[in-house]
Amino acid sequence: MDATENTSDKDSTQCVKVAVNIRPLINSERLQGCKDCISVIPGEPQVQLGNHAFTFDHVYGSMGSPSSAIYGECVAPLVDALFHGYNATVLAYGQTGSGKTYTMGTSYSGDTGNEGIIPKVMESIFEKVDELKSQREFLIRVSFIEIFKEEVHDLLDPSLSAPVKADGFGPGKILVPPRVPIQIRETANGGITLAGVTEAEVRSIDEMASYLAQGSMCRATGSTNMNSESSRSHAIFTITMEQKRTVSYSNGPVMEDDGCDDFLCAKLHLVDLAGSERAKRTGADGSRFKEGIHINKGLLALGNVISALGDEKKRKEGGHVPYRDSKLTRLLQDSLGGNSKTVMIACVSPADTNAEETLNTLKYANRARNIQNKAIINRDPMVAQMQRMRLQLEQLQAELLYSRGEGVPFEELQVLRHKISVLEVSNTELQQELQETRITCDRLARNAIDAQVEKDQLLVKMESVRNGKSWDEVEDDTKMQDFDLMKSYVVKIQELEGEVQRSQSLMNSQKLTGPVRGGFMDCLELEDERFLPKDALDPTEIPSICGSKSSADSGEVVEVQKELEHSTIQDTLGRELQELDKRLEQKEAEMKLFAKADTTVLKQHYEKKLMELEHEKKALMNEMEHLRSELANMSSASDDNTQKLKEEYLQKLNRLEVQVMELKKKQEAQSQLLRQKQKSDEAAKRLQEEIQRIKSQKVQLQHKIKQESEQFRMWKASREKEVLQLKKEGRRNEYEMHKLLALNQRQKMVLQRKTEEASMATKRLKELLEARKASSREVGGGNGNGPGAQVNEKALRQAIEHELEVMVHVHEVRTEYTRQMEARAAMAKEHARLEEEAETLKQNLMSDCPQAMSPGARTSRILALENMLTTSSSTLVAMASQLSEAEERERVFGGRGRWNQVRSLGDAKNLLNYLFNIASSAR
Ligand SMILES: Nc1ncnc2c1ncn2[C@@H]1O[C@H](COP(=O)(O)OP(=O)(O)OP(=O)(O)O)[C@@H](O)[C@H]1O
Repeated sequence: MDATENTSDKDSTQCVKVAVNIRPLINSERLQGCKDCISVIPGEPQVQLGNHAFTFDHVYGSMGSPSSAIYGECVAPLVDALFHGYNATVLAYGQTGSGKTYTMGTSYSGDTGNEGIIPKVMESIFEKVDELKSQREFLIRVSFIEIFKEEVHDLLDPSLSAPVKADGFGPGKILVPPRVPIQIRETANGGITLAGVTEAEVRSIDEMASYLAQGSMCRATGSTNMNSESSRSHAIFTITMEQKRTVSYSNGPVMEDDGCDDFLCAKLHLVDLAGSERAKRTGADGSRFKEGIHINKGLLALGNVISALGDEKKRKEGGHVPYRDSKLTRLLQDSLGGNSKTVMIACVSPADTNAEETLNTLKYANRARNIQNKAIINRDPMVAQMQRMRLQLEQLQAELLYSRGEGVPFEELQVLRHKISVLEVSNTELQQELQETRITCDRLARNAIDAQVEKDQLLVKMESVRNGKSWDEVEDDTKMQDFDLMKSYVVKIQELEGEVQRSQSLMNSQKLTGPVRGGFMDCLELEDERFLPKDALDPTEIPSICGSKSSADSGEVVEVQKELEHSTIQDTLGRELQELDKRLEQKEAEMKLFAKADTTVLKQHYEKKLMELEHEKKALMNEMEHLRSELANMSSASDDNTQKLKEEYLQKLNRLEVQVMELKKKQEAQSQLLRQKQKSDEAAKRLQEEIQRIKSQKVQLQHKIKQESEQFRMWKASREKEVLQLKKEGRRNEYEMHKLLALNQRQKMVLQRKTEEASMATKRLKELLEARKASSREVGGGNGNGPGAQVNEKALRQAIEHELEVMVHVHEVRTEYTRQMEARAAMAKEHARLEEEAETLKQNLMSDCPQAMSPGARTSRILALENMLTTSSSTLVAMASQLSEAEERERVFGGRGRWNQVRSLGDAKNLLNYLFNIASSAR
């Protein structure tokens, strides 16, 4: 491959290369006594046929370069290109029996050696793969299809094991299962694919060869007068190669021709066309005749495509190329005028009997040289495709918005998109910050609770000390369990306060927003407002970013918006659920704490203590009462002893009063504790209720998430269905458009023709008028049907008569020519037979039965035979000269016989014009 092709994709426009392969005369042609009618200019890629000379890129055979050089000069560069990621095509074209299958090697059976291009391609591909496998990974696939009667068939279809004859029967008339035609599909970027064709992965040359042999066996062939093994279908053997770099540039060995791609995918098409044929010469009838019609139709379409692409003027004008006229041309669209490096091999027979067909083949081949292809390196198709589609989507979205008159031009949209992405980044950062702040807050809140508990504990201790307890007693009373209990109370109280606040704000917001927003969402939002970033994207705001709400009602925007909305809702709901789980866990942990504290035991303890205190108090009161009554009894007596006793009683009474006071205080403290206990019981109950409520919220939320997902799934499915429908419609519209375009093209052509005809008619009319004027001047002013018009008519009649005469003559000459050809073939056969007989006789005479005849008879027999041989030889010579005379006559009259050249309506028109011209010149 040359450097330009390797380094740049841009300047890769290349003409189709054309080589001519002239095969030697084959036995049947020799038997018919055919002569070589093509000559090759020595050292030049030029061929001459009669008066026609053509120059090609290469000429092989009949003294040009040897046919064995075709692979090295024409095909090897394409195999190299395949390894560089270029698509390539080798196309064998030509008349039936001209050697296409032989040249391509498509009748490969595995045991015929390496004749033909395809076996050589396989060999060199696997040699190269072996060389490169340390640096690249290869995936090679092959497919083999044929186009038979305008239907594409998979030759590697596993259900086709028996060889297929064109009449649908295998050898021995085994019925072959009906073959399902393959559908041609067009990809979004205009590429052509075959739906469901077998693409077999191959790892070795043997595997590839076995697929080639399998497909060759299944190909439709049949016998005709011109080729006993005539291919009745166009066959395409395709090698697809994907390669991936496995060695990096920095440390891997550098390849001599290394490109810079990590992934390449290219195809090599090897095409063996069915040959063009004339039913009269092939002797085709019945189904063979119908096949011939299909073959010629496909080749005619190919010829039209080559003409359209090869005509420089039309190409520059960007004229229509009728690729769609046949399956063959559709499949070869990329190879002719597309993304492929293409070599066309025009196969021709040198036999003079095929001169006319050979001339046609050479003409087409010459035209094909003007076809320009633009091959590009095929990089990762998926990535490239995705990139293209993404760009297309963005562009279409922007165009859609703009075309709806929403007034947001594409550039502005891009700016807005950029802004959104910047905002999203800052949003993520803020969310992270928020999370960190929340963690710090939680830690601080825990510290505050601890401090609060410690403060309360100290207060209790101080109170106890103030009530006359010693510090040790106070310390003993304050146990760790109390501390934990108090802490849980404080936490609980704070939470309850928080919940009350939230409930209040919920009520307030419901009053504010009313019933428009769903109660469920509100409830969730408000409960978790602190977890939602303030700047989170509100799905209902998206339309205002991309345009207006109404503009987002359809198309891609709606879809994007809906998906965003769905994911936002799902995120929010997910977060809600997580939060509920967290809270539930927390509440349950608290409940466990309550359970641990064994509240009933504690309550019983307090109540018992209260009772004891009450008893103690009562006992002390009784004692005091008793002392008082004794004191009253004593107050009447006034002796010293009584006085002393009285004082003792009074002291005792005072002590008892103090004790009673203390007991009262203790009782008060105990009853306070009991009240606190009751409060905490109530809190636990509330906690239990709260847990229940959270659980039911959770169930509700899960249900909602499920419902929302289901709704979204349904919406998505209907959307996809809609898109599919639209795509289908799009394809239909595109097809309609193509049809209309073709119709339009045809109408244009008709119009152009009509215009030409009209102008021609006007011109003729003018000429006639002038002639009439002139003749009327000549005759001194006679009427319009005068001698001038008669002269014109006469000239026209004469010209037509002349043409008819020529036609008849040409027909006679052609018939004579064909008859003489047949006679020549018969004579050649007879001559061969006589020679054989003479030889046998001579041998008999010499050895086997010398006594069978008398010497005289023997001599006269030999003389007679020699006479016959001489007569036969001279007849042959005479016939050869007659034949060349006939050929000459045919050439001469054929050249003059203009009707004979009429191939189309245009030709007929030209002839008519020619006749009119004769008529006017006769005037
Ligand atoms: N270069 C060649 N040297 C010798 N024989 C050849 C050569 N090319 C073709 N032939 C012989 O010519 C005959 C016809 O060839 P082949 O079947 O390849 O023609 P074809 O163009 O494929 O015909 P069709 O279009 O009918 O299938 C075969 O017998 C083949 O062996």
